[in-house]
Amino acid sequence: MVKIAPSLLAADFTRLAEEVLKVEQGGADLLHLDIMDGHFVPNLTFGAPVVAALRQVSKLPFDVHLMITNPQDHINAFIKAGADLITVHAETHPHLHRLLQTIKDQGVRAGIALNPSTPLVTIEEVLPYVDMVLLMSVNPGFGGQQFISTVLDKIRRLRQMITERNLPVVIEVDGGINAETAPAVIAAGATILVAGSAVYGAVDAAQAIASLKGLD
Ligand SMILES: O=C(CO)[C@H](O)[C@H](O)COP(=O)(O)O
Ligand SMILES: [Fe+2]
Repeated sequence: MVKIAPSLLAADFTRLAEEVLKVEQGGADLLHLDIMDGHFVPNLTFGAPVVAALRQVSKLPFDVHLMITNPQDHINAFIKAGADLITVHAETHPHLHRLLQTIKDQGVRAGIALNPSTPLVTIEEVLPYVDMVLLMSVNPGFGGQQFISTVLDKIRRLRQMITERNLPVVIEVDGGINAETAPAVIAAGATILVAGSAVYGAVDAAQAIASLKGLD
């Protein structure tokens, strides 16, 4: 069964706690938290204090997507804030193995993310050390963008790499996921779908989550 991770980026920022509880009660499996630094991506969002505050109100696993340069300087703050899964971008660090180990040594699951234009070969050597690969299906930085359909083939190739090597790695896809794009993403081999606007932009978040899971 596919898991849905609503992205808080599309929530009403004046009512964050309520917005988290809305998706938690609506059947979300994880909460996706987009951390942007205005450097790796051309936008700024929020940091560890906001994650720590939301940790007080939610039991959902926190899926922290770090879109920041120098992720090594901030990992501990997000672990302390209550992250269950921390994903770093392969494009941000020359020593990915060390970075992933820093996360895992502290008992937190580690993910690695790739921009749409970054080839899968970049992560071939670290695949045994990750719990999740996040394939971006938009250029990171903003919600509400259009799904880049060539990522479907990338998902299929990644699924094949994981299967051939018999690794316990899950595939998450992030960007432009909605009821129209989700079925092809699932068919290609993704098991976690991030959805910002499709969930928070819907009149009924629970119904939107069910629809992404193909349950409606
Ligand atoms: O990482 C992200 C952007 O960089 C977001 O998670 C993503 O864009 C979700 O928003 P939407 O579902 O509206 O595309
Ligand atoms: Fe994200």
